[in-house]
Amino acid sequence: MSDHPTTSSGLKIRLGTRRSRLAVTQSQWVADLLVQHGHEVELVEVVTEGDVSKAPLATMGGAGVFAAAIRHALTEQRVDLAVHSLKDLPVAPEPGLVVAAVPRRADARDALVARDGLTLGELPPGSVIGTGSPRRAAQLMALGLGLTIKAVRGNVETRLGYVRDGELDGVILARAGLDRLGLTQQITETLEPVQMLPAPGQGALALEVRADDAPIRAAVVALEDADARAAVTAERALLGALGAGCSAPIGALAEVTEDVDGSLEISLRAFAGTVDGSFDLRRSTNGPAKRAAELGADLARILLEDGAGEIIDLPAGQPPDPAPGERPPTGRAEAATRTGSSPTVIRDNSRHVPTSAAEREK
Ligand SMILES: NCc1[nH]cc(CCC(=O)O)c1CC(=O)O
Repeated sequence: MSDHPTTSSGLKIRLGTRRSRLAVTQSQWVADLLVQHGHEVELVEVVTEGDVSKAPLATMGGAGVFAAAIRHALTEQRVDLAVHSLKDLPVAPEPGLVVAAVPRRADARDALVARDGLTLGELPPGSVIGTGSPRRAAQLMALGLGLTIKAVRGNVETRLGYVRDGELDGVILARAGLDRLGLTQQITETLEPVQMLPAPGQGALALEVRADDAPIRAAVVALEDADARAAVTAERALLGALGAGCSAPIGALAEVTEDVDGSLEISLRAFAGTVDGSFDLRRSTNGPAKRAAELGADLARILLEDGAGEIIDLPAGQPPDPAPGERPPTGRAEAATRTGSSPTVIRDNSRHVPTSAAEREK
């Protein structure tokens, strides 16, 4: 079966997955790789609150609800390996668990699926675009195309159905998800990062295991991709240093290139903005891949210095006024604190930021 000779005997690995078609497809991709490495893999479906409930994710504690149930199954030893979409995984590490591998990353970009094959620029003003993501809403609105955003939830197939049935003119989805589901041909435009920066970690998977499970760890580490790990480390360090969660209107993309001397370089771009598009900020930095985490933190500091703190909504479920020590030690940390719905004045340009945090879904 395997064309890799194995010196040790293969393991029997129970892989925990959500039951959506995308989750199962991703998990199967990982399972196939492990089988190629001589292991035996059993997929175990874990039902999460986020899969069952139609309530807004914010009321359930954010997109982290998807990860929580699978992490629980891992901790309780019902499964040995969890496959997560990295962008849905909370930045805070889970005690006792470790991301043993980040495999080769798929296309990190977002994609538009619109009626009649239209691109963003071809959609007439007033067109209604479905997304539950504040990050996508913020960047779409910042383009100034006169689009209207409608909050949508549900799995990839459900969202595509709204366009097919004429309820929406288009939806924005992760290209990686569409590719994995074999739906690439439905894409009417792949959005370039200059228009739309993806979510930190988008297109990448996290393979999480129990930290003390040495054999499984050793098996899973074989799937590690150094470029993907460096990129998501930078992107997630940025998110962490901003004190933002995965439902914040923050986009980030790290690209890894090889320097002339063979060393790996990271170029990191980030976006922060309001969901209504009235304020948006883009900044970038670059440096050696070895310093991925510092680069992310550096770029977060630059964004905060330039006013991002004033426009970042706090992650759902967090108290509106964290103790000073809970925020990154940046000059504008206090100014970043906001409550859910009171208008805030942006420090530098005195523009009012409507803060109706309309959409908080993933
Ligand atoms: N928010 C849900 C989610 N989590 C991961 C993906 C796609 C695959 C990926 O980004 O790795 C999606 C769907 C989407 O955003 O369109």
